[in-house]
Amino acid sequence: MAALSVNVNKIAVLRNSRGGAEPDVVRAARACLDAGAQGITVHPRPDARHIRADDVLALAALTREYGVELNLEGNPFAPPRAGYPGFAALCALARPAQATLVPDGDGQITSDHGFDFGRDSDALRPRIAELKALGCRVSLFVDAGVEGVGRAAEIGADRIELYTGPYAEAHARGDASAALAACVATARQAQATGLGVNAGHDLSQQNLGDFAAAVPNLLEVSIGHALIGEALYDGLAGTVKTYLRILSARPG
Ligand SMILES: CC(=O)[C@@H](O)[C@H](O)COP(=O)(O)O
Ligand SMILES: NCC(=O)COP(=O)(O)O
Repeated sequence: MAALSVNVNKIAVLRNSRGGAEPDVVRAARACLDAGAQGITVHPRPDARHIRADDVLALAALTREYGVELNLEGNPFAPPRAGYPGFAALCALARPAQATLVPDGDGQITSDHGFDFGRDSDALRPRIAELKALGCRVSLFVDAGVEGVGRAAEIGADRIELYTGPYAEAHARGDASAALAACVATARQAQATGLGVNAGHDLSQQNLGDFAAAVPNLLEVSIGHALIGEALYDGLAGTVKTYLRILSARPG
């Protein structure tokens, strides 16, 4: 069975919208781990729009307490700025079990593509070595169908993470077979060179089962956006009832 690493970025989106401490990212992560999730993922953005450096350190302590993995995602080429020390510096402070490198630009609303090995390999090699020297397993975010995925192994990576956004979109349209076949083919090519295979982006209760059934030896899925949204639906009715109980116990 693939491990589930819950991405808690969206808890921080909600917290930051009011500027206070609630909802509490660490409490939410603890609830995920208490429910059996095998890891926690965060993708702190240099603009600190959700997860901040202090959250990363708190989640590193939590995952150590539970004996599970922290998967830290980020662009190794993004320069440091106020509140964001840079990806390698953050890894040096937090020592995540896994560092997932993602080639996101600052302006992106979310991750939407993987590395291009023809263009990025030489620049990635020393960044990967630096992270491995810190004790991190290194995974590279890739598009299904990427040319030369075996280059990831040659430059020192341990795993790839398949970008599943296009698969999720195709699944929602009801025609996922080509997108799924591309994921399977890239997973097999990666595995043939000794790489492990993770996956993530827009995976959900609707599309995860088909994906996990088709992709061989899938090691980990990281899921955030859909899971946190679904948790709202699953939890809203009970929460409204709790408020009504409070009000009915104190009739005005
Ligand atoms: C790499 C990846 O697919 C996820 O980390 C995704 O980018 C989540 O980031 P946001 O929560 O900022 O959209
Ligand atoms: N690596 C993917 C991830 O962490 C979560 O992506 P999403 O489920 O928020 O789209």
